Amino acid sequence: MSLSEAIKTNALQKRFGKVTAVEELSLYVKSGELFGLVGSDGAGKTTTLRMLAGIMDPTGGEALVLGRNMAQEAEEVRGDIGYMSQRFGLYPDLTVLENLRFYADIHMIPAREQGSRIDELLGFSNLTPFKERLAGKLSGGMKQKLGLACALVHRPRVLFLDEPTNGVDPVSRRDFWRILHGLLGEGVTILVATAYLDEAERCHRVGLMHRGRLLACDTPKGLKGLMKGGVLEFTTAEPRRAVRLLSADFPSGSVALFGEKLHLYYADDPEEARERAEASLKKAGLEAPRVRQVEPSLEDLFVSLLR
Ligand SMILES: Nc1ncnc2c1ncn2[C@@H]1O[C@H](COP(=O)(O)OP(=O)(O)OP(=O)(O)O)[C@@H](O)[C@H]1O
Repeated sequence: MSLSEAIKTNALQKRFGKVTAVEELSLYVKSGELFGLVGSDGAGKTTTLRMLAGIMDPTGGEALVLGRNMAQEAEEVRGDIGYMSQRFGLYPDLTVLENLRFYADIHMIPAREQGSRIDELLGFSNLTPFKERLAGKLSGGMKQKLGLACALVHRPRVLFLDEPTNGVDPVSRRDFWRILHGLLGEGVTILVATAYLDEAERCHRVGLMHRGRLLACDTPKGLKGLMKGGVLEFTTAEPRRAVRLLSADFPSGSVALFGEKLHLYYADDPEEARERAEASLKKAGLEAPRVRQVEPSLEDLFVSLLR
């Protein structure tokens, strides 16, 4: 493992009886990098993070953090790792400040250092005005920021975040990502699991996971370059009906709904795809759609890879 690789997995595997949660997973995260592990529910992200954080042993392969094999040497690097799990343990009947002090005590931060560290964490997470509020009375976005602040109390060099913005409103999500980018300035290496592909776009590199395996891994730009053909976006008055109609005429997985817009993935000839789609909609009596060629997003790539 090169020193510049803060995190590395080699053919990592986890089986629970007959269920394979993670299979042949090999990836690396460079020191100071923000890496997104993306996949839908059940893809194996949480299991991967647990093995990397040293709280679950693999059934095969290895998980290395700062050069240490987490199945055998987790204690050597425990103090360098921050881990925010999906149900991060905040105490709802303690205040924001008390939660931070609690985690500072667990990590044995000396009392004389706690004050300044906690002030710093309250400051960058914008929680200073709420420090006396009970954690249970915080908004969803604030709870997640407090969870992050608690995971950072001991100044970890490597941070694992498991779907930290799940169910959080878009403004708070943006705020949370602003904080993550700020941490990069301090040299922290971050591996974040997320089901949101727009968040993955903010990462330096992204691994797309599906059914325990890594389908692809690259920069967001590099990943989009993997897409064969391109994307036509259709705006119609009846998008759901249009999807049903086109799904019958085009290969499986070529059509997807993005909000109220329909995306059609073509392999080589956009004009042919467009004409065929328009004819099919017209035949069913749908008014003519507005069609434009769009740059593929990571979501487009993911949908088309799963095809
Ligand atoms: N302790 C366990 N015992 C049995 N099966 C498990 C266990 N933990 C996870 N699994 C299974 O392993 C697979 C991967 O789960 P995992 O939680 O790692 O996925 P995920 O990508 O994090 O999804 P989610 O966002 O839903 O947590 C799933 O099929 C899950 O049911």
